[in-house]
Amino acid sequence: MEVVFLTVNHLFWSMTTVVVVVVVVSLVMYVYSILWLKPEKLREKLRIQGITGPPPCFLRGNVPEMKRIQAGVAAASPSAANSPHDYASILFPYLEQWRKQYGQIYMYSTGTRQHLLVNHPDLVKEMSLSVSWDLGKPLYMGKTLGPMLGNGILRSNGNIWAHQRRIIAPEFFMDKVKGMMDVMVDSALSMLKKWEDRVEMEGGMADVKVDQDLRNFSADVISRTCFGSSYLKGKEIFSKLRALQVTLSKQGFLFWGPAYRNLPTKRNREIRRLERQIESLILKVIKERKEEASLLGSSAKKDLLEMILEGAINGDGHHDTTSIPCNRFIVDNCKNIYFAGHESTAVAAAWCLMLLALYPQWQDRVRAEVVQICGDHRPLDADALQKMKTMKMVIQETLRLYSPAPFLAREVFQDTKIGHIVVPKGVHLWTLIPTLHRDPDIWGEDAHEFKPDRFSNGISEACKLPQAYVPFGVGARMCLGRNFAMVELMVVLSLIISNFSFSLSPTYRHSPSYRMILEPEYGVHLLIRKI
Ligand code: HEM
Repeated sequence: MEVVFLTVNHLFWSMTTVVVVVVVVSLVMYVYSILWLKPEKLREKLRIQGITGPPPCFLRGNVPEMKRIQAGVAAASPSAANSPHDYASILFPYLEQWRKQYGQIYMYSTGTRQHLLVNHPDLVKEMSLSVSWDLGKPLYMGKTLGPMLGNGILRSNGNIWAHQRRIIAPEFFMDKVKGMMDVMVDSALSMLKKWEDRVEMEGGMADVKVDQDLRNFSADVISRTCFGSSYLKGKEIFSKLRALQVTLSKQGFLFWGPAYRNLPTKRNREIRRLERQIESLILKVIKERKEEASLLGSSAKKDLLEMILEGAINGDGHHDTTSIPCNRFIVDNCKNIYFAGHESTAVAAAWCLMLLALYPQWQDRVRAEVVQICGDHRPLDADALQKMKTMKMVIQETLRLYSPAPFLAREVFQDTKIGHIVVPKGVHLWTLIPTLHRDPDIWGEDAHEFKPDRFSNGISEACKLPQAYVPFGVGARMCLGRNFAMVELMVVLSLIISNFSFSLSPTYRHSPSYRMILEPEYGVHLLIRKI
């Protein structure tokens, strides 16, 4: 009897041990497959097409090397860059180093994620012109940037994105934008009044940090033109969005993000708090709008907010609106437009002013042009803007050297052919715009210099391959606010330049920094005088 019991007992433990071993081995195999075999399979598919890149290590891919290269640059002097305008080799030095080593197309890895850097202009064009939904915005970034952008137009994909684009894009067609010019002029004049007062108070010349004023101006323009509101009314939304943008940028979102997004760390709690506050502020705007609409009936405002509200409720037959709760759809898209519609334009205006201060001969040329076109109290209207060729060249050159959005990013959802490369599902595609915009083979030996003249005969004459100029992206996901942004920039710059002369303040520190967009880390400080 005792022998039988011992045998059964032994059998039980043997079987348990086998089961435990099988479970542990399967788990290890599964983890190994996710962490190494799967990305390695993607790499192999690229390798056999002749694509190379830095060798990744287990678990963290090329992240340790990226951090090592970045630390090396941080320790070196800023003059290590090719020119004052060459920020890519300081902000993303690993991408630049690998480009020199492996060419214009190479792969690298950030742990389980496999990336392909595509900086060949023809391939960039093919990638961006693809209308297939097999290419979309990277999903993992959607998660990290979720508190800021949710599933709004900037980050969504497929049917939902198409529905959002159909609703939002027509609001920024040129005809509509022309009708918004009066608001732009009015908002700019309020900012100018503030500067005039300061110049007067400070004895004829003021040291002004222009960034926040430009942000307030562009926030006012987007609020009034798209949301029937004003900067002052939406002030809290903008300041909280800005706080969220800075906090998310600190923790990283581009190639690696926080490992513990859902843990209640101090920063995560702050992010959640800001997200909730922004949501309730936007819902308040919407509630007020609905109340206003019920009072006014058919004479209610027909602006972008109204289109988003209708789009959330009605759908359009292409998109199942029941799949995203109505308020989510509205809040996410409002957040996207508030952010996209004011940050990049304000930053572009700040870079323009910095460059015009640095190159006074261009400041004089633009001023002479504006005075000639708008002198004798002629109106600043669409016709006047059309004639401002020098101003347009300066803006184009600024967007070449300081593109507020330095990356184009896509994720491949199904194996896709781009040019001669079959890119396997799961790979993330990246284009580093500053590199493309400074390639001497495309732009000439003076590619690093500020020379607006290169655009005197248009983009196609400015460079060998016009598809290499992509400050607003290209293809189906091209910036839908580009007309709006160009008009807004021309309006605000022409009013500034015809009222003030300015130079760089000694307090200005040139330090481009990446916080979801490329911005001057310490702001742009100008010494401003009234003309
Ligand atoms: C100088 C100012 C601006 C620059 C440099 C800029 C640049 C860009 C870039 C590079 C993209 C991504 C394109 C791609 O992935 O291929 C984009 C997308 C977008 N931009 Fe802009 N933008 C500017 C101003 C604006 C303004 C004023 C608005 C107005 C609301 C706006 C709304 C959007 C939207 C909604 C998208 C997403 C389009 C989509 O995915 O379908 N942008 N922008």
